[in-house]
Amino acid sequence: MKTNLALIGFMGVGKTTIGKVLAKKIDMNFFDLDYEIMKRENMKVNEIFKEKGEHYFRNLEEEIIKECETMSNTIIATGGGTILNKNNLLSLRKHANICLISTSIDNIYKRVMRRPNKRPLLICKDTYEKIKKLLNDRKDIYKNSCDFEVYNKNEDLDEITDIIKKIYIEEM
Ligand SMILES: Nc1ncnc2c1ncn2[C@@H]1O[C@H](COP(=O)(O)OP(=O)(O)O)[C@@H](O)[C@H]1O
Ligand SMILES: O=C(O)C1=C[C@@H](OP(=O)(O)O)[C@@H](O)[C@H](O)C1
Ligand SMILES: [Mg+2]
Repeated sequence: MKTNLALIGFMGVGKTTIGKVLAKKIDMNFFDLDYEIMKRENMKVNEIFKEKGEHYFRNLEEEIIKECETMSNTIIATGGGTILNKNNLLSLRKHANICLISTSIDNIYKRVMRRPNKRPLLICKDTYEKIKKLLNDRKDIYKNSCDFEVYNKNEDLDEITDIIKKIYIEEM
């Protein structure tokens, strides 16, 4: 039986923020992949990319995703690139229902620009265009990887977590 819930989706859609609130609401543990990587390396994600390279980061990501197979009753907030690696998706599928969080490009842009140096893949001259391109490359993979999708359009975290809770508890 699948006892975990994995949150997937593009950078800035709200996986980390929603995961934390939802876990409290439905009495589950919360595990954030990026946070775990930062803790282990004692470095921020952008520092790891810069000093050790994306390949190093992706290897760590895969290693930790494997470790998640022993978890239960946990909401796992993935990074936006996690499930692009087929091994990661197959691993998550063994023990977690998968919820895709999506929102508009404008919302993503607004949200990631609150912390413009946090996401190494979006540090460039034209972040809006980069989001558009990456999202276009990835959108089908996200859609094909999830059990259900929710749209995080507004500012009300209580509302969006209620929506996920309802689908997760009643339909999964
Ligand atoms: N429903 C929402 N309304 C307003 N801001 C939100 C909402 N969901 C997320 N955010 C904000 O968007 C930013 C990115 O959210 P985050 O949880 O880090 O996204 P992700 O983990 O998917 O990259 C944060 O500043 C967060 O507070
Ligand atoms: O989409 C991606 O490839 C990435 C998303 C980030 O996580 P968030 O989706 O939580 O921003 C983080 O893992 C890293 O910057 C790479
Ligand atoms: Mg996150």
